[in-house]
Amino acid sequence: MNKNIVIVYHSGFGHTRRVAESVAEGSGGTLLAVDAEGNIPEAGWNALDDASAIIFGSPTYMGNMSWQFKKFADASSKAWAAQKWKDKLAGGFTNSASIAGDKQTTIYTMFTLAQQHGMLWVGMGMMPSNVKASKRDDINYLSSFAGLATAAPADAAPNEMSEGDLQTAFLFGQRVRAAVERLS
Ligand SMILES: Cc1cc2nc3c(=O)[nH]c(=O)nc-3n(C[C@H](O)[C@H](O)[C@H](O)COP(=O)(O)O)c2cc1C
Repeated sequence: MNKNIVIVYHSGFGHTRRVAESVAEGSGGTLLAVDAEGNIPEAGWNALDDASAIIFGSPTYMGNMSWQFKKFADASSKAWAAQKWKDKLAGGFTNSASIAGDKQTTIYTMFTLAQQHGMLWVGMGMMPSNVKASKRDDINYLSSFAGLATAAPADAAPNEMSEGDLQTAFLFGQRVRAAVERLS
């Protein structure tokens, strides 16, 4: 069985790209960027069709995935028609400025996309960091379960993102890798 993992993501300003890089590091997966026009190269579609797991990544803009990522999602209907992604593993992540910021809507939109394709969803499987002693750089400080959620303050550059969030992204990537290994 092919054990390739592809992380397909859009990032307008580089923050979600940084998260995607950590997910790729943890999973040993390949990054595939959705460009500013919402497109991926033809070879990217082949890589997705060949993957055993696809991890979706998008910033949260106005309470949902970016239009570029949605354009990619709609274009994946071609793969859906041929059931090319059925039974692949799937997971998702989003970054936004606010701690909440309606990120969950983005994650659930990715979950729905995965279910339309008949994919098997891998959630976080991590305990929350939600006690008085919790610190911003704890693992899973944003305490998301359905998918990876990270936050970068609106005035922070990509290189100022929380190390804890990036480590959480790394661990999420490792979790998807472990799931691929278990199924193969
Ligand atoms: C058009 C637009 C809409 C946004 N909407 C939200 C939002 O709904 N919730 C939120 O927390 N942040 C929102 N933000 C902030 C971005 O999510 C944040 O800057 C994020 O880090 C951008 O990721 P990127 O650098 O990968 O594009 C928005 C930013 C833009 C440009």
